[in-house]
Amino acid sequence: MSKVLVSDPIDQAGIDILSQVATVDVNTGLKPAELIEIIGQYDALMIRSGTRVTQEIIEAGTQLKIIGRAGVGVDNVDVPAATRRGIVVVNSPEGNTIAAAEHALAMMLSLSRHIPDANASVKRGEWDRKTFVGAEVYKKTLGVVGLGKIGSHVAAVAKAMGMKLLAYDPFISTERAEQIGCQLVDLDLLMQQSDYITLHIPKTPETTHIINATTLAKMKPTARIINCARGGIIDEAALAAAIKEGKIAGAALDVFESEPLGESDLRAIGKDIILTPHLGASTTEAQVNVAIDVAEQIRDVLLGLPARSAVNIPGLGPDVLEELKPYMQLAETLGKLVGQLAGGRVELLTVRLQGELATNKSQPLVIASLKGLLHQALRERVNYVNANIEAKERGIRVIETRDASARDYAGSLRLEATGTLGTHSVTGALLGDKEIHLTDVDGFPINVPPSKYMVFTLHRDMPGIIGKLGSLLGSFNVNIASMQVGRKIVRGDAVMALSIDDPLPDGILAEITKVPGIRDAYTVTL
Ligand SMILES: NC(=O)c1ccc[n+]([C@@H]2O[C@H](COP(=O)([O-])OP(=O)(O)OC[C@H]3O[C@@H](n4cnc5c(N)ncnc54)[C@H](O)[C@@H]3O)[C@@H](O)[C@H]2O)c1
Ligand SMILES: O=C(O)CC[C@@H](O)C(=O)O
Repeated sequence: MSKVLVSDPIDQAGIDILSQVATVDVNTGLKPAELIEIIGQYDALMIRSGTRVTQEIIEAGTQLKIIGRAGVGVDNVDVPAATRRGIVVVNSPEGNTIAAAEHALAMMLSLSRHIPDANASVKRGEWDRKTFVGAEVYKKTLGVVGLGKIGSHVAAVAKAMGMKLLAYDPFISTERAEQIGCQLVDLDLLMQQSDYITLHIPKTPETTHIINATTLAKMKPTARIINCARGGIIDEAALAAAIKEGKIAGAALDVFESEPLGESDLRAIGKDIILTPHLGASTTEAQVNVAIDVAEQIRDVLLGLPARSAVNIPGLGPDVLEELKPYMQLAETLGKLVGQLAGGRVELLTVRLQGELATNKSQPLVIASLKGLLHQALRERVNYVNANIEAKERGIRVIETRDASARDYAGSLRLEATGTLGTHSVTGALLGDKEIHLTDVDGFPINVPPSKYMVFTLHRDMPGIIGKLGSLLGSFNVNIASMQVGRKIVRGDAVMALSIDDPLPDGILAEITKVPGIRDAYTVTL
């Protein structure tokens, strides 16, 4: 049975799902060294934001197949290191959207009305109504930085509260922003004109300290800023200084450059700052959503099924993947075949989607072709996650082409590999939507289902050659299961495809090429 380690607190609903297929160990609060020591026994790791999955941990996780992040941000996982090792990383892109958006809105209102400090003063026995005079958000301008899932929900609710909306997001269209009721502007204008600014962007090299002393200086002295996205997007030292110097009116932060928040100037600021300990996703509903979402994906991957929200393999819905699966098997088989025909080091792979297939997404088929192509060199180490990276690291260039006019089969796939030993091509199609057939090898039409062990020859089409090859193989006790010749003209060049029952014993390939008329011979294992 598989083993799953849950290293941060997750809802029981997730544990119940994992327990259907695996032994589940819940072991939270581990130090990095402790995690490194035990991770080698586990097939899957499920985390929230508390566990930092470094390259060292990934390398120690020799059995790991999947890392599941019960939440959105995967910035606590070294995704490139996982990808190189062929480990799927999945998250829950939507499970806590509403929770995080509502936390940002709660922060905005709490900040405007000084609710945390007013509450604390009443609890201390005071009745101070002067200190806590607030401001209304109605008719004020909210600047939303990042108009994705959370930013859009915040915008929709703020609009209903009568706020005017500006948004900065270089990756969305003006039309999309207008649909949500936002005017798309550049960051400078948003900083200058907003009364409230709320951040909903991922932490990337581009967004790290995107809010700094310079951008803060553009804000109105009455404006407030809210960060429920990621620590490090705001330069905390510059923010503390801006509030203390009265350059801005206040801030509310749920996330910090370093968590848990240690020594910080932010703590010393009174009622103009609200700090919460990364609570954006901490609602009962969100925790059930993300736990189920991620546990289901871990269960599926451990059962050999695709994950629906993998961050390091093509994002295809389960229905699309289901439809493409037979073609992915075709692509992988053709990749294995063309790689072995090409031999040596392949430098260029051309993937051509033909007929009906030409309208399909090519990326999964390219990845499956590369997985097949690299199988000879990497065996089980190559998978859908790392095939692209492994190919890039080996300097294999990939060209994708489409030919919707190809009509021989409803849909077919042609792979051409060029390497240090020459160029070879293979084409295949699905018969009856499922059965893989090779339909062309090196430009010669054939129609054979691939088998585990095969021999291909390039020869001159002439009387007696098939018999001679048959006797030669027979003399070495090789049993031929099927044989077919593909030729373009009678007595011209031809290709022979033989399925054999066992691997071709060593040394026989050289004997085959000695048969008069046979120019080249290849043995492949699929
Ligand atoms: N506090 C919490 O507990 C909590 C909970 C959930 C999510 N989050 C965080 O909230 C953030 C947003 O999550 P989401 O689900 O809305 O993500 P999302 O991917 O749906 O939206 C992110 C948006 O940011 C935009 N963006 C990316 N780079 C940008 C840049 N340089 N400048 C401006 N915009 C940029 C993208 O175009 C996208 O529209 C993430 O950082 C996530 O980790 C925090
Ligand atoms: O695990 C958490 O509670 C935080 C999750 C949140 O930061 C996320 O990115 O989804």
